[in-house]
Amino acid sequence: MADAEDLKRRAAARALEYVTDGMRLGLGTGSTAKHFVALLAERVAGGLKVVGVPTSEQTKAQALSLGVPLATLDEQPELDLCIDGADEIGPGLALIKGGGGALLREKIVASAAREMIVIADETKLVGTLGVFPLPIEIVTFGVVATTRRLESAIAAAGCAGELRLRHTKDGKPFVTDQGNVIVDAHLGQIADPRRLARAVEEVAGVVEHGLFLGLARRAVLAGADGIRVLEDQTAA
Ligand SMILES: O=C(CO)[C@H](O)[C@H](O)COP(=O)(O)O
Repeated sequence: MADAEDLKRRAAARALEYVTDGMRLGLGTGSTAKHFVALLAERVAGGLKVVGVPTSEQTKAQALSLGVPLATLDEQPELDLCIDGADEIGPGLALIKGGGGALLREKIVASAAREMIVIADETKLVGTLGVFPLPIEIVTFGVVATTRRLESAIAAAGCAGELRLRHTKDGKPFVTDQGNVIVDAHLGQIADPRRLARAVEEVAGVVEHGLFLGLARRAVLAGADGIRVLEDQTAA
């Protein structure tokens, strides 16, 4: 039976079929996106011409080490395709992202792309979002006050749960590539993702959240029985 890494690699390999010569690509972050970048590098070594815009310092380092040509988003503000992983994939290809802490750059890069394809093993597909804690990136000024305001806003949006500041393994607050911190909202379920997104966005101090709504057009999901491609034509 295929293990999880093998499934992620298969999803990444299938998504590579959407990549054509000359494309400007958003390169996601995380273990599934890492497989995609490694496979893309093989194609680049074979002559494929693309330019990638990485969504994190981690992905940038990997792509550079493998010889994938890179640009900044300022150099390439319009992208053809963004390929990234997700923590949960819900109805309408609504996503929770940010488990790897890169949600802010991931959302900016995905928004700059004409199309986003999400790649994952099929365990990421859920009926209702929210078992995976929702990452919310906030500025370092006033973390306690912002977290309290977030708790109230989240409750008013019909969700309940605990908010926890994310820490690294050595006990320090996790700091994002943009110098912010992340609060993970352990909600269990998110009945109305749009309502929650609006409520979170209204809190001062919030930079971005991990709900990606209306962004992904396709999900390439790998499971024991093969690959499934889900499509949502309403995505931007
Ligand atoms: O949003 C992300 C990083 O911020 C990742 O795409 C998400 O956490 C999925 O990661 P993985 O492919 O390792 O399961």
